[in-house]
Amino acid sequence: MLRIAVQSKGRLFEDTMALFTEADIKLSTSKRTLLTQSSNFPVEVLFLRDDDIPQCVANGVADLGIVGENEFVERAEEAEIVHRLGFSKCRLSLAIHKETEYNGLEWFNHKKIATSYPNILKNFLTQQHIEADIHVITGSVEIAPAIGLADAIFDIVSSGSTLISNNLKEVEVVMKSEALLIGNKHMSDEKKEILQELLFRINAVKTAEDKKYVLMNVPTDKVQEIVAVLPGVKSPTIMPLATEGWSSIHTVLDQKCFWEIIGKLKAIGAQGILVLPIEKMIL
Ligand SMILES: Nc1ncnc2c1ncn2[C@@H]1O[C@H](COP(=O)(O)OP(=O)(O)OP(=O)(O)O)[C@@H](O)[C@H]1O
Ligand SMILES: O=P(O)(O)OC[C@H]1O[C@H](OP(=O)(O)OP(=O)(O)O)[C@H](O)[C@@H]1O
Ligand SMILES: [Mg+2]
Repeated sequence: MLRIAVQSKGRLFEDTMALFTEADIKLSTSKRTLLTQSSNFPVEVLFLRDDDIPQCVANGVADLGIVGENEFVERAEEAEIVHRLGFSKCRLSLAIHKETEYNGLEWFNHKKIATSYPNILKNFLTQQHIEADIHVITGSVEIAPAIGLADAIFDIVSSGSTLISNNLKEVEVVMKSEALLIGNKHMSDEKKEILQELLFRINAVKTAEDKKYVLMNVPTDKVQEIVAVLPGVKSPTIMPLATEGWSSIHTVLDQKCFWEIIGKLKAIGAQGILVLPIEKMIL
């Protein structure tokens, strides 16, 4: 049985649980239990504060953990990155009052910076040869300059709206972050085998995420022209329709080039185009 440490509440919780559901790993989270076993896959989930996840994985209390890269780098615990999960994307940035003139990193010399990520900030400032005073606070970092606690902040930014509502502007992006699946470095072979099965499922879900299954009817004499614009996984499926002179084409399209290709298909003469979500995809 693999034990996975997951944030008990907060931003990572929802996306992590959605990932388990999509991978068909059933978990009961109805009661506020701290440890819950899956009924159909050999894993159990340990619910923790995200700050404690890297350490739990490093010391083997959990075999795996799902945590933000920012938290993982900050804690510098001995665990390894098994997979980048691509959700909870954000960045760690330096920000100052919106009306303050900024002319480069030098500005931070001898300033006071409030943050919940002192280690990442300390390393960055040392690398850049900046000497600043780091003031650690665990939350509501963006309010620090307004209440006179610091001259600047170093915190998580995503849309930037928290900065704006606190009259701050982002001046340096120090690191990008996303959710990571991290693992203990000394997992047994049996556990590694379960991990492979888990990764197989995660990959099937992730591969399908930005793909669509597309069906359309086309005049049979246009099939070759249509096939030429389709970048499917392999070659598309082509079947005759009951109506003479018409065929049905089935293929998989990338979300990214979807609208562009649909436009071309319509121009060539495709009709009745159906677009369906794909739940899982095994290449
Ligand atoms: N606005 C955001 N957009 C995208 N990802 C975010 C955002 N804020 C945080 N994250 C990511 O989600 C992780 C968890 O964030 P969350 O706010 O739930 O935790 P937290 O602030 O550490 O919780 P707590 O306040 O209980 O300590 C962060 O470490 C970061 O990786
Ligand atoms: O750039 P934005 O989209 O505004 O996101 C950034 C904010 O999101 C996070 O806070 P969260 O909303 O999780 O609240 P918290 O401070 O209670 O953790 C983070 O600590 C920032 O304050
Ligand atoms: Mg937060």
